[in-house]
Amino acid sequence: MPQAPAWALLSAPPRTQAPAPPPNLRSPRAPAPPLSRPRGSDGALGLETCTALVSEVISFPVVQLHLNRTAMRASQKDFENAMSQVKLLKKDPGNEVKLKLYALYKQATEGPCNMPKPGVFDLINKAKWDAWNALGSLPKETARQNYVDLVSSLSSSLESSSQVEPGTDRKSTGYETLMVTSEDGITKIMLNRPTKKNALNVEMYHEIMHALKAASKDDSAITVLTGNGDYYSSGNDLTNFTDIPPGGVEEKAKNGAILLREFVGCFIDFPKPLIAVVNGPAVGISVTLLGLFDAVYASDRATFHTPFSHLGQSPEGCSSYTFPKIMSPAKATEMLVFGKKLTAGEACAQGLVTEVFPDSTFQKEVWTRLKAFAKLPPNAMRISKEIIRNREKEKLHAVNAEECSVLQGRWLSDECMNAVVNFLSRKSKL
Ligand SMILES: CCCCC/C=C/C(=O)SCCNC(=O)CCNC(=O)[C@H](O)C(C)(C)COP(=O)(O)OP(=O)(O)OC[C@H]1O[C@@H](n2cnc3c(N)ncnc32)[C@H](O)[C@@H]1OP(=O)(O)O
Repeated sequence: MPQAPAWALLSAPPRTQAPAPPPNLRSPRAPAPPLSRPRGSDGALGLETCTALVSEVISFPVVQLHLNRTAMRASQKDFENAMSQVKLLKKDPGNEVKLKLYALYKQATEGPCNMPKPGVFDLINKAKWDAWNALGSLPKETARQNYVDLVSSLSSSLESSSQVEPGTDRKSTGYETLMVTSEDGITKIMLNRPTKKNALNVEMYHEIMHALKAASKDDSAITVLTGNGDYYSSGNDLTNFTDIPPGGVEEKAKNGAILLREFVGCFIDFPKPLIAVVNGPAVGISVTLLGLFDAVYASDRATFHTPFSHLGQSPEGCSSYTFPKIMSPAKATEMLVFGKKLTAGEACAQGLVTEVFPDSTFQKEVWTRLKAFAKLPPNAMRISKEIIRNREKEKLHAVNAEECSVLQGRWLSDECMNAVVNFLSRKSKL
């Protein structure tokens, strides 16, 4: 009888309880929220409370001044519309979303988190601080755009009484872990767990598959994957290992391998140009998958790290095949076996990244380029991709199957168990 891995004995840390603005939240540039706010019977922040908070912040003179100064920017109007739309939502979007809205609003209007970290027992303020702080140095313009995208997705998924701005074909769905929008011929799938560095939990794996399948059928010409906040993605969510089914750890490992195979298969088979916009550090599976993208644009803040040996694991995402082809077997070994972390410049020199941009102009430059690509004849792009990919498809599926089977075994190993336990008990980070 195999022994249960140590990680099976750990349970995921409890989720932070319903956030609500507490008495001592003070920002040097924003108004102090009231001493207490009404909470629902489930402890959740009320929607009114959420919009009231937003309104208070907006009504503060310094913020208004800031808004006036930037009023000439094209997206400022969208931002203001989005702030109004929040107040029109008919359904409460939930605490997680409200925290995201709060964080994006603060980042868009004040820039990086400038408040002292609240104490550990100050749960609500800590949740807000964490959400804002997780956005790192995300530029104000990007935060504003993300805020607009999030509100747009809420407006459709939560039946807002307001209309989406006419003249665009923007659309969204009610994903929990993603923001998906479609505009200017581009479907953008944004990983949206910034407080967890966009780690991929089981729900996110399923939602990405769903979003890719939808994007393959929609009328956009190209599809983009990117991350919200300061990370592109920290890879597999290590708390995935804590939820053990009745069949025990073997069943857990088997289910993981099935999920991974299906997930990677969606990238192998994706029919349209698929582009990664790597906005920050990338770890694990978010790096390996890049070998299956058609172009990879990276901020110079991004890093590329596949610490599989450190984690007692082995390569996936077809990287055992794509990486040696892309960058030579020796360079692939440095990354996949020895866990060497590459800078964006190094990853570009090795061929994993198509082009690197300064972080300050990254979003602007990349999206300008992508919009131009999206105007090209979509069928021609699709057919050209098909010719390139078809030659490799069978091989890639075979590699994927083999990698998943090897990983299934690794997940039951002591080496993997210890690495996961160490992370979950906060003894180690990458
Ligand atoms: C079923 C399919 C399986 C596919 C196989 C895939 C394999 C892989 O992807 S292997 C790579 C796995 N990833 C990691 O090992 C990364 C682990 N994370 C870290 O080492 C660090 O969090 C960091 C270096 C990514 C960032 O460090 P730092 O800037 O100090 O930020 P925090 O550690 O405080 O992170 C904030 C928050 O996010 C949580 N978190 C981040 N990454 C993950 C993750 N991969 N899994 C689970 N949780 C993650 C972190 O725990 C913090 O949470 P709170 O403590 O609740 O604030």
